[in-house]
Amino acid sequence: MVSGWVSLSGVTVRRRGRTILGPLDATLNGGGLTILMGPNGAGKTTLLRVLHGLERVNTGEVHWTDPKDADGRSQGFVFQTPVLMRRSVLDCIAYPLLLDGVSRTQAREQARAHAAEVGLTVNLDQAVTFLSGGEKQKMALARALMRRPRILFLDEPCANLDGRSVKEIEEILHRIKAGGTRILMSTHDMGQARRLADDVLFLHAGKLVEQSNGDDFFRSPRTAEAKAYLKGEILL
Ligand SMILES: Nc1ncnc2c1ncn2[C@@H]1O[C@H](COP(=O)(O)OP(=O)(O)OP(=O)(O)O)[C@@H](O)[C@H]1O
Repeated sequence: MVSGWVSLSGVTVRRRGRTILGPLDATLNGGGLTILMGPNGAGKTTLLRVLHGLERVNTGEVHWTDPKDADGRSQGFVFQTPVLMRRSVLDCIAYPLLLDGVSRTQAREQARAHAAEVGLTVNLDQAVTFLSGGEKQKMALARALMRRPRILFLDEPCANLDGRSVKEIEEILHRIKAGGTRILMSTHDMGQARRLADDVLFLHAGKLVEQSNGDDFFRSPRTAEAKAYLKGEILL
C-alpha cells in the first residue's frame, strides 16, 4: 500500500438515488498544497466535505495515517462563501477558540494576531457584514487558522475576488504552507492552479481521473479528460 497522510478506499457518496462521488480510491501524499480540479459537479466540494467529516459516506473508508489529523479541530475549512455570524469581525475570528472554552479575552487577543497575520487591516470591531468579498475571505482564513490546523481545506476561496485579493490570498497560502500546514484546495482558476499546485487531483463526474504532481499535470496530462479540460473544452 502507498503511504500518505490520508487515503480513501472505495468511498462512495450517494444522494437522492445518484452517486455524486466515487467509487474513489486515492492516497494523498506530501506536505504541500494539493489542488482539486474538475468541471462543475465533478465532486470537489463533496470530497472536501467528506475529508472534513461533514458528509456521510455510503460505502468505503477514509483512513488517516496519523489519528491527530482525523480530528476536525486539527482541520480548518474555508467555504466558497464565508460563513458569517452576526458578530464583529474580531468575534467571528475568535469563535473557534470560544467553542474550545478559551476565555473571551484570550480568544480575542489571538484573533487580533491572526487578523494581522492574514493582512486584515480593517476595523475589527465593525460588523462582519460590512466587509468586502476579499476581506470576508481573509476573515474566514484567519478564523480557520485559529486552532493552528494541521490541514487546511479550501473550497474555491478566490471565486469572485479581484486580482489583487487573489494575489494576497495566495501569498497567505504560501506562508501557511511554509509553516507546515497541508493544504487541499479546489479551484476553477487555471492560472491559480498552475501557480500553487504541488500536486493535482483531477475529478470528473465523481471519479478521480488523474493524480500527479503539478508540473506533470500541466505539462503532460495523461487522460483525454484532463487534456480537454486544460484546453478549455467543455466536458460532459
Ligand atoms: N445533498 C445533495 N443532494 C443531491 N445532490 C447533491 C448534493 N450535494 C451535491 N450534489 C450533487 O453532487 C454533484 C457534485 O457536487 P459538488 O458540489 O461536490 O461538485 P463540485 O465539483 O464542487 O462542483 P462546482 O465546481 O460546481 O462547485 C453535483 O451534481 C451536485 O448537484
